Amino acid sequence: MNLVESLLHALKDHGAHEIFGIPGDFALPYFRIIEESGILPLYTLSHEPGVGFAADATARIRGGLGVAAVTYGAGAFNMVNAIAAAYAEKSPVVVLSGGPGKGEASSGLLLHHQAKTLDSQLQIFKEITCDQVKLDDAARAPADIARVLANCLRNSEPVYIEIPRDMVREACAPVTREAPRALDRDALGACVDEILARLDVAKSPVLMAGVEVRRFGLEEKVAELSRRLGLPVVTSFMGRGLLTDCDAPLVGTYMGVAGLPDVTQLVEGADGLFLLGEIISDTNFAVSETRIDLRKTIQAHNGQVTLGYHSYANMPLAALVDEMLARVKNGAEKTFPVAPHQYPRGLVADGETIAPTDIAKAVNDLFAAHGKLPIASDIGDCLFTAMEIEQTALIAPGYYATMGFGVPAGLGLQATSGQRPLILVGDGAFQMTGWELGNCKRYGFDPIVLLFNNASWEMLRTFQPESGFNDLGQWGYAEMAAPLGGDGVRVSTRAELKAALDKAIATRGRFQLIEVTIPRGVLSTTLSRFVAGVKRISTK
Ligand SMILES: Cc1ncc(Cc2csc(CCOP(=O)(O)OP(=O)(O)O)c2C)c(N)n1
Ligand SMILES: [Mg+2]
Repeated sequence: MNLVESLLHALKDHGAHEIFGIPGDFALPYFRIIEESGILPLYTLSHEPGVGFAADATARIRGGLGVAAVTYGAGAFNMVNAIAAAYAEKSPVVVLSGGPGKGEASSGLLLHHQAKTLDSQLQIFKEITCDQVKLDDAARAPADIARVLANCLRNSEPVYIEIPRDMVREACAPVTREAPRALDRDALGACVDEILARLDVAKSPVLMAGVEVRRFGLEEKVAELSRRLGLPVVTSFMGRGLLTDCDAPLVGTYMGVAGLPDVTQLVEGADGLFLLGEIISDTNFAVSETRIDLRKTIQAHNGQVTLGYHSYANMPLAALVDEMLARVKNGAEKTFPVAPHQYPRGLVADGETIAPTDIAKAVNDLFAAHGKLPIASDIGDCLFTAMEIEQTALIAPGYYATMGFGVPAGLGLQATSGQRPLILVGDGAFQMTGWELGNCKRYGFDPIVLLFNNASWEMLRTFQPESGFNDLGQWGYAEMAAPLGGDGVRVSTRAELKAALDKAIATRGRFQLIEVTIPRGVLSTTLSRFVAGVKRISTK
């Protein structure tokens, strides 16, 4: 077996299902082995940001590893933002990059694609990955690969593997998975006892499930734990879509001043807020109506548990949840009012113009009639609108908040799960990576794309209305669809929107682009509340 085959088998063994990539001359040798070996399917896209977002999406929606394969220099540097997003949002993406061989590295010439030094790329990726290796020694390679992939899964963070192009066919032993790390069972027991004791005395405890619950495959167990403890469950903005298909007492999404008042009250009034796998970020907590005293919360994330002013280190989330389930056998006497939220339905299909909340109603009506679709959303008002759509699997950069995620993430979602996605994207973000839809035809992907066209960077305009540079003009997105291999339609009334969705859901095999014209300054209910809330808080 050669070095790349050994690496590909290891990737598959650690939970990779496919590779997204764009080659270059430093990468052609290892791409050739990917294609010849067929160990993992290869999907090429058109721009490396899309490669990174698609690979990230596969890890988010299915678990396991996402794999993004690029060439050295121009390719890898082009993908830095997407990998930074994966790092910030705890997504286990493996970056594979071709690299210069030993001979050329010592030629004394500056190499094409070289930035500062030949190691600049490795140094830059050290900032957005949890482990890295350059495979320049075939004898060491199996152990190095085992360590890097184990860290990728253990931390649920990206890792970087550079493959010198003169090493790809070197004979290499198979990779043996690293043994799981030992746990301090006494510390784990003490930690769980302390958590349970705090929850037991709390009059209004609440469990907030964060993205790590999905990343470590714990949604069913956390749903069971919440039922046994009798805890109402909420998710953060970033955690929207978690526990959707589990039997959990899911109250809704906490968004502080921008969210549903009953959910906000439940969370901010809790005297035992249990943050399980949650990222303590501004998008999740900075819009609190009343400041949440994080010192009074129980925080379990990044492999440690913090209660008040002390922490337990080396507390993997999976081990913590298992130990809690082992100690909490039966359902609690406590019952909590879990009022399921009624999401807007019943779009009036008339000649009125379309507001984002009308889109949510139309989607909820579609889900009621045809079943739910998983959603890949970009950021912008489309993501705030998603908060008004029925709970369904949702992937979106809700914390790192990069544009460009939506369309490639939808392609990654369909590639790895086989499910048809609903993609929500604003016109600004579509201008960045919407072009990737041109790859659907080759792979048989047929997402339904709702393009929120307000001809504006509207999120920015809400905070700085006086700036003219937020105007984007009309590009004619609907007309672009057919040459790209899909069907496109522009809708400006609610009746046209309903008809377009009915046609899209009935059409398979081609992507369906619905360009929704939204009048200038018309925001979703959620974004309007967010903007008003942020302005109110900032003037306190
Ligand atoms: C890669 C990147 N570059 C710039 C920015 C900064 C930004 C945040 S929101 C926004 C406007 C989004 O416009 P869009 O039309 O997509 O959506 P909407 O506001 O609903 O009209 C920008 C430019 C971010 N977040 N990511
Ligand atoms: Mg816009």
